Amino acid sequence: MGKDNDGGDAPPPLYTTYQADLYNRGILERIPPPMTTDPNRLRAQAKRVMRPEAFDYVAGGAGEGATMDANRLAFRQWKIVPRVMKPASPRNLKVELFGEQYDTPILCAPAGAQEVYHADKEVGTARACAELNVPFIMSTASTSTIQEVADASGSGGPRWFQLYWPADDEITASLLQTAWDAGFRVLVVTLDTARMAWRPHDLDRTFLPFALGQGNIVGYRDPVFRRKFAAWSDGDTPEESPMLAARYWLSEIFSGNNRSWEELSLLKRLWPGPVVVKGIQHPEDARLAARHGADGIIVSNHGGRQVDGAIGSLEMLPDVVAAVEGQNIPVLFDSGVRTGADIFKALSLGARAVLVSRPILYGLGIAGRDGVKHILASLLADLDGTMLLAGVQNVKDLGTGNLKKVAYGGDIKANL
Ligand SMILES: Cc1cc2nc3c(=O)[nH]c(=O)nc-3n(C[C@H](O)[C@H](O)[C@H](O)COP(=O)(O)O)c2cc1C
Ligand SMILES: O=C(O)C(=O)c1ccccc1
Repeated sequence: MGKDNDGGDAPPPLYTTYQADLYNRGILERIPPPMTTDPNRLRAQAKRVMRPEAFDYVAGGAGEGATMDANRLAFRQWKIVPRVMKPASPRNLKVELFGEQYDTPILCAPAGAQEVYHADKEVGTARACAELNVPFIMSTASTSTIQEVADASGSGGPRWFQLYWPADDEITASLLQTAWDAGFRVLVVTLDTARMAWRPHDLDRTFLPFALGQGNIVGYRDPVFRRKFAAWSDGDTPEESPMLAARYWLSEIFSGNNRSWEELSLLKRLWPGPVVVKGIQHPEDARLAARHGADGIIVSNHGGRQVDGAIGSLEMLPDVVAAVEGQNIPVLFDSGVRTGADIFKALSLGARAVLVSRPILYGLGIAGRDGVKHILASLLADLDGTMLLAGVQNVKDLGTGNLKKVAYGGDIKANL
């Protein structure tokens, strides 16, 4: 669906009719929306239906949650200045990334351990993404295998692979080979998670998915990991010694700050496609990434799950965009995206596209694959309508001319 929304015989993309569909179903058939359409209610709805530790894992941030608040406040400080009497139909949401055309400017952020949130897990999320032609970024810490996700995405679903960079180069090479062979085309390497931050919500429950064996399967299926684990453990398989294997795998992927910018060249050598760095906030790091061959940058503070007390991610977006200007390095954005207006603002401040994360995970937790589809369609419908009402026809025309920064943030819906 949605391969070609310029006309012809292709059905219109789901998001262009979603608002009317919801009204029609409600009025004519008395069918309410599958779940809430209200960003302010989504989290509460997820809390009601998800297992408490699963909900807390998704909803929680580092420390006192100050960075999560900052992420939302950063959005509230920018206001959209609508225009009227400007032709803005039909909207064009298409973006180009690394020579590929994508129907819309959103991607599904990498998120590990999705089986914890719903039995549909990554394969369900990947299917929903494929239905809307939204790229699915598969986490190294997934609870579905690389091949299962590839099969779920099918031939049409664009898929990217997120790397938690193993300390061992042979394991790294093997994982990347498997992902490339399975049709993943863009590599996202996450640099802000040398280890998990101080996360009180999980510590208080002593909840860590890996320790329960969830989020390790990508490693456990890897032939080089299996060989090395067998050598280290006197011949065990991960299935025979799950606790030991989890410890070994975790020490590989969360091995502290043991990489340098020079080593980015290793990933460039191992990966035939574009390499994108995730977790950039400081403009100097953006310049270093560019100098060392990064093909793209994701401005992110990991949704406030890593450095507590950090600046709101959106605050740094313009500085990062300026730092790599003119170098043909697309800047993507995440951390705090909850509404169509948020997407509008991030794109206006220079992001080529945005990653959506917690709303998708709440959708997954509430209604599995259908919930993810609902979230994606809702966000895109909201963006489409915001553009219409603000007088912007093409996402390429979004710029600071549509925005104004104000001194007040308004009510912060903390932890939204
Ligand atoms: C439950 C959960 C799991 C996550 N797992 C990963 C992961 O495996 N790899 C990664 O790069 N980022 C991971 N992230 C971070 C997201 O990709 C994204 O940067 C962040 O959630 C954005 O913040 P927001 O959800 O508040 O918008 C995770 C986030 C959450 C909430
Ligand atoms: O919790 C996270 O933020 C995260 O990055 C992660 C990593 C591995 C498994 C699950 C989540």
